[in-house]
Amino acid sequence: MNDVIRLGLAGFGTVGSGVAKVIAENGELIRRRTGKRLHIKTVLVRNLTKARAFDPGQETSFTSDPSRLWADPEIDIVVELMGGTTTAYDIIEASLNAGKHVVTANKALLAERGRPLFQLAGEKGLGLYYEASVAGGIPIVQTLKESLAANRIEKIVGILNGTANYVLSEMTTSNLEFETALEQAKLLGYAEADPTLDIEGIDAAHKLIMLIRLAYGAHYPFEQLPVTGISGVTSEDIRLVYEFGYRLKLIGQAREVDGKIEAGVFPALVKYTYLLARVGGNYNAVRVEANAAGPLMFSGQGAGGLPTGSAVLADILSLVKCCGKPDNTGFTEIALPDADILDPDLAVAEHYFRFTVADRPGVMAAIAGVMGELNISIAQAVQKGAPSGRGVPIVFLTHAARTCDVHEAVRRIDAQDFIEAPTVHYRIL
Ligand SMILES: NC(=O)C1=CN([C@@H]2O[C@H](COP(=O)(O)OP(=O)(O)OC[C@H]3O[C@@H](n4cnc5c(N)ncnc54)[C@H](OP(=O)(O)O)[C@@H]3O)[C@@H](O)[C@H]2O)C=CC1
Ligand SMILES: N[C@@H](CC=O)C(=O)O
Repeated sequence: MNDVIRLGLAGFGTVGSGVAKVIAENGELIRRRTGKRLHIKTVLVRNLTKARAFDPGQETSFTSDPSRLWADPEIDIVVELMGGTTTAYDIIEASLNAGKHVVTANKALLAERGRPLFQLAGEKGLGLYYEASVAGGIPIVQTLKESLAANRIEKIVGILNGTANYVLSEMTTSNLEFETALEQAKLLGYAEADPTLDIEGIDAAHKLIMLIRLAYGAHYPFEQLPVTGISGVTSEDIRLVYEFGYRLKLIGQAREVDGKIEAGVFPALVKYTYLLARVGGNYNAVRVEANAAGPLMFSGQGAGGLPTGSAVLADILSLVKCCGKPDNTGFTEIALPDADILDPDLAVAEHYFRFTVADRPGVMAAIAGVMGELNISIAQAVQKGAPSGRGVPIVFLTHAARTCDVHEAVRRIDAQDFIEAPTVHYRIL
């Protein structure tokens, strides 16, 4: 590469302008570290007349023609920061075919359609780097690829979506309504273009797929990952779990169980004394249990222009400094094997149940009876609050139980005539 590294950016929204800001602010430091000057030569956007949050200067030209990125022989690295799984795919594929390294923050694309792109990059000996695609500013991709490369990863558990964490935190600490908190997260630039991805756990699932690939060197098909988001979370559950000494968090977890991978995204109760429970706002956290290094905890801003821009630049600088073949997945195989997946029904965890019941004798015993039939052992059972028109809440906290038994218990209990609203249940971490 030359003394000037020319970048072609696809996208100049929250993350694209964050990258430009970091280059403008830290360009001289970057030059001292790499011996190279970074120059954003071309920026691809949809709307050429839109006012931009940051002006990258006159040396940068804007275009709406994607081919100006891959067809320009002067551009060394194409940086995809536009999102989506179609045009972005085409741009990355064309750029790799044109012999250019690619950096992307696009977890949706890499999780759902990454396999052929990694294959192509591997065959061509080009970089396809994606630090920004998992947990924003936290350097977890590089850490799994390099720093923990000699470890077997026993478990990864984390808060992987800044928007969902912001919403749950604001509901817990500021008593905000779900919708108000989500509107704020959108204004702050944390949410995806389609915030359903954040709220329904899909974005966290995309990131978990990437983490599984990095930790286990295996492809876990996105469609097979069990995913539950936070759209059903109510202020009532936030308050109740708080009273029991927990915080409700959207969790992504993957662990090895009997040689298979058990993984999923779900809202979970986290004991308030755990570090994960203290991670609030747009922050993410990833706890890695590695068989040699032991447990490690990483935390930082999981969304926003500057933290994510920092991660994008980490990849660009790695490619600039890279000698030899870039390491895209942390494994030598060009095509990673399919993950050996544990049947999600067999996942075992403690659970929180909130039943809404008619306030009459025998209800608690009837629920406990069903639990007993299904081998679900009860740790605590409490009736909360005074009767109201729509029943009273009864909360059960259980010992570890299989997911299939939990679902069957809810099915049987919800069929009883004393149940006044569908039962809510969450895992306990
Ligand atoms: N926001 C965040 O905190 C984080 C985002 N990411 C990921 O980074 C990527 C970008 O996110 P973000 O910056 O928030 O998104 P924004 O919506 O803020 O910006 C997207 C940019 O891409 C451009 N664009 C979108 N579609 C096209 C298209 N078809 N042709 C040309 N240009 C297009 C838009 O152009 P125009 O401006 O003209 O509309 C805009 O400049 C996504 O993959 C996201 O998942 C990753 C980590 C954190
Ligand atoms: N929408 C995402 C952005 C970063 O990946 C989030 O909220 O975490």
